[in-house]
Amino acid sequence: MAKITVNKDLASERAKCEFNVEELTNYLDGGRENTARRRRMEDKVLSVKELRDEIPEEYLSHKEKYENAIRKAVLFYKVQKSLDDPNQSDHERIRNSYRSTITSAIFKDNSPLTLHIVMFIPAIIGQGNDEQREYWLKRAKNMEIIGTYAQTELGHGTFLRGLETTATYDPATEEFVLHSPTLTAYKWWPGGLAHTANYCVVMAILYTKSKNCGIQPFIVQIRDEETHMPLPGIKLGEIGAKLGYNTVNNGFLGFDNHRIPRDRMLMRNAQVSKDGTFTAGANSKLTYGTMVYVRVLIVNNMANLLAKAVTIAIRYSAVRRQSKLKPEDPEPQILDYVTQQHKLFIGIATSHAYSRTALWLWDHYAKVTSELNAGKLDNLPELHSLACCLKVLSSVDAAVFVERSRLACGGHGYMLSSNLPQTYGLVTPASTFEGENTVLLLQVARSLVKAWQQMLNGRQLAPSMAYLADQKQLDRWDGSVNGIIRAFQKVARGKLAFSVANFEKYQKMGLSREDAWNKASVQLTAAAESHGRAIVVQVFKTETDRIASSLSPPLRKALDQLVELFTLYWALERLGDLLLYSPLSEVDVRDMQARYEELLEKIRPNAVGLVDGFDIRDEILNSALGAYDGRVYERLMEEALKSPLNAEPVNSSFHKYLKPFMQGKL
Ligand SMILES: CC/C=C\C/C=C\C/C=C\C/C=C\CCCCC(=O)SCCNC(=O)CCNC(=O)[C@H](O)C(C)(C)COP(=O)(O)OP(=O)(O)OC[C@H]1O[C@@H](n2cnc3c(N)ncnc32)[C@H](O)[C@@H]1OP(=O)(O)O
Ligand SMILES: Cc1cc2nc3c(=O)[nH]c(=O)nc-3n(C[C@H](O)[C@H](O)[C@H](O)COP(=O)(O)OP(=O)(O)OC[C@H]3O[C@@H](n4cnc5c(N)ncnc54)[C@H](O)[C@@H]3O)c2cc1C
Repeated sequence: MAKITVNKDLASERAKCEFNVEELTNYLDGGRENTARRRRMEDKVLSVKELRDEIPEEYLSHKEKYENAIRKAVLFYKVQKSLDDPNQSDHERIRNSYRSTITSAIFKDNSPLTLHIVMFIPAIIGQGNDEQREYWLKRAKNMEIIGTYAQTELGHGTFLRGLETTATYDPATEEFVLHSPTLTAYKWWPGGLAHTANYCVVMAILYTKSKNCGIQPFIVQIRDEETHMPLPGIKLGEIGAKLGYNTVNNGFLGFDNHRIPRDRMLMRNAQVSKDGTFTAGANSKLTYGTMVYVRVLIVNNMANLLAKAVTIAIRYSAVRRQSKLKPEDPEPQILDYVTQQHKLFIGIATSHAYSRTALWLWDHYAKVTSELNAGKLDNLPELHSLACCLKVLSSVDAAVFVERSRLACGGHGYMLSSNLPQTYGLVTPASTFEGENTVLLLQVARSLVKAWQQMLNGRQLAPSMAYLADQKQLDRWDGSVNGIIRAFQKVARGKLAFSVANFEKYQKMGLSREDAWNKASVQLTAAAESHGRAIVVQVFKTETDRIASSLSPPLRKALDQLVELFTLYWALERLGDLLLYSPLSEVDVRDMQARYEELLEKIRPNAVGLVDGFDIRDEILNSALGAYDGRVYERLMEEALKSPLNAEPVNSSFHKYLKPFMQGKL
């Protein structure tokens, strides 16, 4: 095997690291065996050479990109399937795969089968009755059928009660008639819908006995299983090129009085009997369960994508030398600039914060789901609120810090060969899909305002909101991490109190409840955001303390530094709030700033070790700037030479256009 020559700056960074990198990787994976299992899976997938691209994806046409993605998706699925442990429950399988980023080695822009796995199958599990699950799950899990989740329409994504697709029950034939009455009723966006899926879960307004019975899920065949032609009454297509997700095959779908049998309505929650009688579910919002599930998964996805971006940027910053710190010294590594550390170390800490929070949320989700299955619905509102607020914060922060990682790489970060632009293309839509972020913050605000009323009525609050009932003043600023967490809670409480007061004031001034809500909504969403910040810092600190207690002192120290950095970063970012709602003085602010700068200095020698600890292989990073060996310039040149324009010394356009133009003949 050829010996890898590692860039000497990266090698000396690795020699400086104060903790054992493998121990960090094991900690992130949840144990040595999990690391070994993940690596075995990566080895196996990467050994299949047909899964690699011969020509970089960016040089393919839109159509070729899709065809290539489908070719790989099928193969990738088969390899993954062969590695499945049949003894694992779905919950364990998903939890154990939280650190797996192998999909990125195969698709720079995601897989056209994503929605089948992430939403179609979960929708059947969550919305189908036992009989429907038995039939459809078997087919879907065996890939006999491929599906997607078709909810959003051209005219409505957020406001689900405004969806226009109708499913009208016809008792004479015991069928539902699916119809798109207008252009804006066309389903628009579902991944895989255009040319991949032959089935989908369609969310439509149910009409039976001439009554609107709200949104219900229907499993609908859209293409012939043999010919893959769209079925009669079905109009299908692709929605076109996008900022990212270009291999996901997002599509549109219209129905022209398309009939499906009665048993195609997924009837776990609500039912329609043969004669058309509608029986509502225990809670109509259970129909939204698939979205809650994906919001929970997104938190983890954001942590992983951020880990990728910051690995690339930190390694590059250790290799890149630029400018002068001292006139007599050689050009320093750009990682020695404290501004560069400020830009990037928070990205490392944030990825840790969300991967811990994501696991915590997943366990909470699993607990509440099993309660729901047993008919206990009490904790559903809190789960919905938590999933909304953590999906929002993780997607916003990931987008900011991925883009910051890209900018921190200067011009080379703009190259697709850095893989940073594509990584941004994968994080930024998460602020929109699965519930647009402002809209979800308003949902969180709604639950907080309710909690506020409950508190005033002396009722017990859900655990994640219990701090709102803490009336005690924060008498003294002690600057500790726990003290700052308490201060964040005070901020959230204070902002909520202020927005509730304004909401009530606007109503007293004569505005309707809805108008008062709209007028107070900037403050309400700010309160919801602060609530989310308080939760993330607290979960990050508590979960790190809980899990890291058995780690070696050097690693424990490095993790504590990340928790402290994350806390101080957000305290400094939100100084205005802290000054308003906590006893913070100017001296305390100066002290925090100094501690933050000291922390950057302490983390500096461990920076490369920290990103090595994410253990993201070169094939997954897919980046000329971020490879383990740091051969940045060689790789940039190698990638440049792959440009099809470099295949010939003179391009034909010279003779066709440039030459005649320069010679005044055109
Ligand atoms: C191979 C794969 C690799 C990796 C994948 C890993 C991870 C995944 C990563 C990426 C994902 C990949 C692809 C993603 C593709 C994205 C797919 C989509 O976008 S699907 C479409 C998603 N659409 C939405 O999210 C729509 C957002 N809108 C809504 O949710 C709702 O309309 C609304 C805004 C909540 C309002 O609904 P509605 O108008 O019906 O509500 P009301 O005002 O009548 O009632 C509010 C009332 O209901 C409660 N509530 C609302 N939602 C829920 C819920 N889900 N659960 C429980 N309760 C809910 C709310 O709290 C109010 O309660 P009240 O205050 O009245 O007690
Ligand atoms: C990459 C990608 C993949 C997707 N995949 C799928 C899929 O597989 N299946 C699927 O069904 N859908 C999918 N979607 C659609 C996605 O779920 C919707 O785009 C999303 O729910 C937002 O809805 P919208 O586009 O209608 O935004 P809008 O609701 O029109 O939002 C536009 C603006 O209006 C504001 N706004 C809207 N309502 C309110 C309100 N009540 N209060 C205050 N402000 C408001 C928003 O904050 C935002 O600023 C996907 C989208 C993307 C980008």
